[in-house]
Amino acid sequence: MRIAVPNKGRLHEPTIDLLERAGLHLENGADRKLYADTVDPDVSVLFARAADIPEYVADGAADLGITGLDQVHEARVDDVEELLDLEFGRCRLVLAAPEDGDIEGVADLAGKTVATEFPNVTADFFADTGVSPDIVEVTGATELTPHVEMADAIVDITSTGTTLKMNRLAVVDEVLSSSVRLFGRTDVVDDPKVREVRTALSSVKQAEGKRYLMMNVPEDRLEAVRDVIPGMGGPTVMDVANGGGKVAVHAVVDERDVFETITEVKKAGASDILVTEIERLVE
Ligand SMILES: Nc1ncnc2c1ncn2[C@@H]1O[C@H](COP(=O)(O)OP(=O)(O)OP(=O)(O)O)[C@@H](O)[C@H]1O
Ligand SMILES: O=P(O)(O)OC[C@H]1O[C@H](OP(=O)(O)OP(=O)(O)O)[C@H](O)[C@@H]1O
Ligand SMILES: [Mg+2]
Repeated sequence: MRIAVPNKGRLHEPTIDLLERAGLHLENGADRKLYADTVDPDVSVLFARAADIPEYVADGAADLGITGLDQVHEARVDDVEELLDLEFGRCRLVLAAPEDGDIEGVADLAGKTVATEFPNVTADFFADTGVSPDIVEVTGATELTPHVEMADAIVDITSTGTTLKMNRLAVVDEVLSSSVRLFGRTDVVDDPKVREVRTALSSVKQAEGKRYLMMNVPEDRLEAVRDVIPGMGGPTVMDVANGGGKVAVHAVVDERDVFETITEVKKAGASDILVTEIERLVE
């Protein structure tokens, strides 16, 4: 089973990092190579440009792909299915025009020109509006085109908004909200290995923002402690060898609740409280 992942650009590192955290450690040095093996002899990795990954999956060069939803839409591939939102590479594809110009809505683009690296997504967007401007494909620096009279507006990626602002462009409309997805060819999505990979990646996402709390609690304070522990399916309670009337209580808690929970369980009688990170969480 082969997974296509971005070979460079901003999605490369977080994707490799996610695979590693999911236990799919890459072997035999990934640098400048097209393929890498993983610790799982049945799983290999193919490095490709973020924009080419959907096509690689659809064509069968890889079974699974990891890339932005914007790229999946742009590639217009059939027979691929989204398996997981990996929640990084968050950005928006927006229609933007010069701040001080007269384009204030989609209707103002009738008979005008729109420059973009995403001609298919842009065409699909306008098809739904009944307005059909000329679409000019560029391969970068899209934000420049309205200032050199190549285009009246652009469809481009924005996240912090800095690039648009720097180029005196304002958002006219949102075209697509994107983040990185795991997707697979429809004919392999039920394959046990594919499910295994999906579960491994999902377990990393599940663990993000969660902490593992361990503490000792006098048996007669157990109910009071139980009452103040929020989160997943209640705490696990274990006997402590020679515990002198104490039990060990373990619980998974949202990171943002940890501070308050520690205060509360201490008040309720807990001691020896440990907080650790969780690598993976398989539900
Ligand atoms: N500013 C951004 N913030 C968040 N995500 C982004 C941003 N720019 C791009 N992305 C996401 O990353 C994907 C790939 O973009 P990136 O710029 O890394 O690749 P590239 O343009 O192919 O590479 P390069 O810019 O190095 O040639 C995009 O399709 C989008 O999903
Ligand atoms: O809203 P912002 O945070 O400013 O991000 C938006 C910019 O990020 C991307 O460019 P990138 O840095 O990938 O450069 P590229 O054009 O070379 O791909 C995108 O094409 C925008 O230009
Ligand atoms: Mg880029």
